[in-house]
Amino acid sequence: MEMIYDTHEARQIDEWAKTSGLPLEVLMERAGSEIAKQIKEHHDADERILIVCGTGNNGGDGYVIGRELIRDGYDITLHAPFGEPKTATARLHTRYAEKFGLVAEGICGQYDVIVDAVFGTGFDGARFTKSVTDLFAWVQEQQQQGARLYAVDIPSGIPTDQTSDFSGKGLKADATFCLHAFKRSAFLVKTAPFFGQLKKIDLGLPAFGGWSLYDESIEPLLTRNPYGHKGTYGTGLLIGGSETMPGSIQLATRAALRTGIGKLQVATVPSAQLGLIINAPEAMILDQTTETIQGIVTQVDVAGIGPGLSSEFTSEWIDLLLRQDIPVVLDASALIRDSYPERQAAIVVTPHIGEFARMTNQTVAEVQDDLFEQASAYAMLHQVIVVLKSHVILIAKPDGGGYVIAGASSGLAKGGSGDTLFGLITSLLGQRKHYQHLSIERLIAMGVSWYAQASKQVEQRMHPSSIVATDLIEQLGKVEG
Ligand SMILES: NC(=O)C1=CN([C@@H]2O[C@H](COP(=O)(O)OP(=O)(O)OC[C@H]3O[C@@H](n4cnc5c(N)ncnc54)[C@H](O)[C@@H]3O)[C@@H](O)[C@H]2O)[C@@H](O)CC1
Ligand SMILES: Nc1ncnc2c1ncn2[C@@H]1O[C@H](COP(=O)(O)OP(=O)(O)O)[C@@H](O)[C@H]1O
Ligand SMILES: [K+]
Repeated sequence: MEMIYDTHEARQIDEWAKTSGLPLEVLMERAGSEIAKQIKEHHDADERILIVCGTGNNGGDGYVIGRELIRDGYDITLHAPFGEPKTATARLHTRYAEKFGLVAEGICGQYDVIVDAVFGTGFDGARFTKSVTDLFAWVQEQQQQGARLYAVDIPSGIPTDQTSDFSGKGLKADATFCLHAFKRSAFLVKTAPFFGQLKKIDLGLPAFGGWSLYDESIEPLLTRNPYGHKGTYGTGLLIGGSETMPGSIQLATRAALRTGIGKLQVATVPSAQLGLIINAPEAMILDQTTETIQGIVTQVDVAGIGPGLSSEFTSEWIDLLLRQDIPVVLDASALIRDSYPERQAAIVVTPHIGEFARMTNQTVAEVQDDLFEQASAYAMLHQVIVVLKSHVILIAKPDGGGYVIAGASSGLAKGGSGDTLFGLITSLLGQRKHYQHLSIERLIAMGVSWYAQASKQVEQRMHPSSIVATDLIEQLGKVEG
């Protein structure tokens, strides 16, 4: 799993390496030479390569890249528009690079490749001087003429942690070589487009920090016990649907069934019941009344409530579910609590960013600007698991860390996908006995991965505009680990 850092964590790992005996010069050497190796794999020695270096350690990385390329006979121009690096580590590499003939020069003509080593995680967005703006404009002109742009660690001008003060100005890379860990802004909606392709550069440091990009195989989810019976895979209860919104509970039900639950009880209104009889005959149908829910809730392994629900009793039913010792998933109309009881079994909330903004009294933009911190803060404060749905999905753990699932199809950005994910997550949590080797958060992360992979596979035969939740549900069973 690949880590995702904020500025503080990036500094902490540098500090850790230093106090553990590995100086920053060594990390810089490794960063620069690994990036040079990757550039050599894609570009020939006769291409004109420009490396633009800033005055911090990001600039120092640039000197190492240039030195490695010059050593292999590449045609390198190194430009240092703000003067020589000022940090001791970067200066050491500047001096060493000079021995190979690499010195700062002026820029002239058109370049094939530009390496952006101007600013990294130390960029100060408040200091947007004319010289920075002019430099960015010049690089953009070069890109329009066909230059490829590679960013070192983070594209210059892009904030690392959150985007509330982001001016919108920054270099837009074709690819970014992320040092040791990805940075948060690579997954935020305003800044993600500046990164281009993300390439992780291994600096030989240990994994550390709270957030990671979830990219594990989903194989453990696709195992089935050949000697199992329906009891092995748990019983789930879904509560949702109303006369005006009968569709969402059907999607949730079908997704839950396609995700392996042994038995499924669905409490819904008469008009939705009719649809379920036709589209999900495997589910058991209950009336959506307090008495029925009271009667069944002690017999199930998981309960999920919310999609399409419109009832004056919603809050009462949530209380009823939360009093049981089973995981409870709250979605859509059931995202109405501002506090949760202390309990052993997990509470999972699955808001999209709009719902989350409402839950936290903020605007959608405020949530998007600081997605990681927002999700973490809620999970820690309320001791719940937050599945925050946006162009990426964050799973925030009550301990402050979490997982990010990226790369799902934009075809998911439609009504119905969230209902599908709700059904899938509830179904998996109902099968805890079967999946007891996985922590609950990993189980959810793997489930979200399953959903994202299915969406990507549907995209291979269908344009995202045409993908509907039903296609996704049908695809679930065709995904391979
Ligand atoms: N463990 C890691 O992650 C490693 C990180 N390294 C590099 O170190 C970088 C961080 O280095 P630094 O903290 O030195 O920071 P940077 O190199 O990102 O930038 C700081 C420098 O830029 C100047 N600056 C900042 N904002 C400016 C603005 N708006 N206008 C003009 N000048 C501005 C500052 O005065 C300072 O000199 C990372 O991004 C990465 O490239 C590597 O060298 C090796 C290992
Ligand atoms: N641009 C996008 N790329 C990939 N996935 C997206 C994008 N926009 C939204 N999604 C996903 O689509 C789903 C929408 O969920 P939600 O808004 O709850 O839908 P519903 O209307 O079914 O409740 C979420 O899983 C979200 O992560
Ligand atoms: K950079």
